[in-house]
Amino acid sequence: MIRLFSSLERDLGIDMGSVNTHVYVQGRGVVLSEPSVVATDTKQEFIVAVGADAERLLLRTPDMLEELRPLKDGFIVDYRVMLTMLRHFMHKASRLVSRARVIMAVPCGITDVEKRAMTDAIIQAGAREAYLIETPVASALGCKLPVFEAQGNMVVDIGGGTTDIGVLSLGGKVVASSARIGGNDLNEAILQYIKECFAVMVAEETIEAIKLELGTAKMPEEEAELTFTGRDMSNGLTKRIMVRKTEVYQVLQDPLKRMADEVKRVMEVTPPELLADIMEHGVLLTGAVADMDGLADYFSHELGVPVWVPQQPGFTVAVGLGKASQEFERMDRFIIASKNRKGRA
Ligand SMILES: Nc1ncnc2c1ncn2[C@@H]1O[C@H](COP(=O)(O)OP(=O)(O)OP(=O)(O)O)[C@@H](O)[C@H]1O
Repeated sequence: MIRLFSSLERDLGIDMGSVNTHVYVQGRGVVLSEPSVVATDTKQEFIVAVGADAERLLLRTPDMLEELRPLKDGFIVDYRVMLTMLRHFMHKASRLVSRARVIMAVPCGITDVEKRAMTDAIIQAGAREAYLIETPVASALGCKLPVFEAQGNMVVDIGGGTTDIGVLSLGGKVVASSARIGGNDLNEAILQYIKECFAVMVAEETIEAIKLELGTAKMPEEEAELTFTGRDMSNGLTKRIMVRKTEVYQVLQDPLKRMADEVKRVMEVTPPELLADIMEHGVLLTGAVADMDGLADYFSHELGVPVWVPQQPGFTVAVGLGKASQEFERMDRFIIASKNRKGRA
């Protein structure tokens, strides 16, 4: 039997972050969520695996492979590897790539060169048309904020490498900013603390586990702890260490404060009438980091406005890209770059 594809399934929304990539297919939802990682041979000549497969291989045979992350802090650091990863994800998510209209979310304020590289990559990966919108726009659409109305909407998206902040109204961006701080900086703060306090080296996965298990933005009411193994920096032997939730809470205060300061800076330059709307309706907090215990209350306290986090905040951007393709006719002012196979649109 011949399967007829819905014309809807042509539209792809791609949220390609420095840590994770999500692909939304119109009519099917988020069909792919994988780490933004590529495994190569040790000479970096051949790509061995991409995404979840690469992560699995890198965990099992780390000495035989090289781990490459083609995006850093939301920006392309290796075009060739990024293109291979993008092509892989697009073709895994859809059988209609050659007819696809792709909408991709990018950090606020990327340069013209970066926009050009990203739209070129989407077309080179096989799509028919490529459009870029900024991450906070996709987040807002994903949570059905009234961005086309005369109301101020504020969105903060905290990913692995970037915090993207946007104030949106009347189908356009009023203020936006992208700061190179995110979940990776929380890991870095924990790593430094463990090195300084216990003089041990620990694996990245251990740091991530400490953050996910003990990470909190509010003073813990009950103590919790995690025991793990590290390598003693003085003699190279393995050493058991225990870290407490209250310690992790203290360590995370500095990077969290830096994130909140970035949001404050944007609020300071937001027109007062839009700020009044934001005070009334609150700030939307998305990105996977928004799942951290107590983060909404922390930001609310620091900023003096209500802050809310949707269900599964790490998927909001991808869902919003799906909304963007449904609302395509109204997206004019939100589209910051586009290209089709004949050239730039
Ligand atoms: N419950 C949680 N608490 C704290 N951090 C979390 C939690 N869940 C995921 N994270 C962190 O979220 C980050 C990944 O977020 P996300 O997938 O939104 O980033 P990304 O879109 O790939 O990055 P970017 O947008 O900066 O390029 C990682 O640093 C991860 O450790």
